[in-house]
Amino acid sequence: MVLTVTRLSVTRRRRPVLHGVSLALNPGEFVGLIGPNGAGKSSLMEAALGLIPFTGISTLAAMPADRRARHAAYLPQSREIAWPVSVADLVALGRIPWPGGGRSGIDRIATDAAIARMGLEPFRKRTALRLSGGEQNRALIARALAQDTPLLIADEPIAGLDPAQQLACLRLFRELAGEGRTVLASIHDLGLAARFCSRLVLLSNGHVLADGPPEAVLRDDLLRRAFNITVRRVDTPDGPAILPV
Ligand SMILES: Nc1ncnc2c1ncn2[C@@H]1O[C@H](COP(=O)(O)OP(=O)(O)OP(=O)(O)O)[C@@H](O)[C@H]1O
Repeated sequence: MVLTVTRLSVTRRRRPVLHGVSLALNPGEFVGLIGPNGAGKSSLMEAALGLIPFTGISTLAAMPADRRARHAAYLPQSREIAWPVSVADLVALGRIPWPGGGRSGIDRIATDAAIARMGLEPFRKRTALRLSGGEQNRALIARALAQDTPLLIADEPIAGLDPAQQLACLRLFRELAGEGRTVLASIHDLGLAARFCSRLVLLSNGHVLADGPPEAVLRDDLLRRAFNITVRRVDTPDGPAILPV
């Protein structure tokens, strides 16, 4: 298992927001975490990473910090870039957990590969703060790729990306899973989640309502219960389009 969380519970401001969630992620899975606003998706990811207090067990949070940083990369929901560093330096920060700390030959190769994979070569020298929001997002994904971890945890990675970039990002995550890595990403677009993820976990009010292949999770009754929506499905050659109505 790449990550196992067992009976994970989180309380925020004295309000329980996650209630005993258990989940095991395998190598090669692209798991989409879906659920309404406030369902607890970010809280689950943050607790699994050991970034916020929780009760229960997370195999990741239990690791010493240096091992954890070589096991899981994290793309947080707030895409803050704190300093005016170049894109190349920002991406190289992903190498800090590794022995060269960003300066070895291997670090440079990994950094260059991540920059190329995210199509950021034209921006290498540009101050990351002077990129558009979507470009900054891609630079932060590149930093996570440079970290070269078996697990990538991404909180709403396609938020704010244009349609082509959304597809590119999800294709990349599917490729990473194809290479044997594991990706856990929260996604609001149910159609894209259905098309690209190998498994979906539906969270509602801090509980796992469904966990399995997309077609088993995106059932009408479950979507009505979780989101209070009815959906219309259109099968396309690229997979289902799911339209909330
Ligand atoms: N820093 C915080 N302090 C207090 N309460 C918080 C904090 N962050 C989130 N919460 C609360 O915890 C609950 C779960 O929030 P969380 O961000 O995990 O949901 P989410 O499913 O990721 O939502 P979204 O889709 O809107 O990003 C919400 O009720 C939210 O108000």
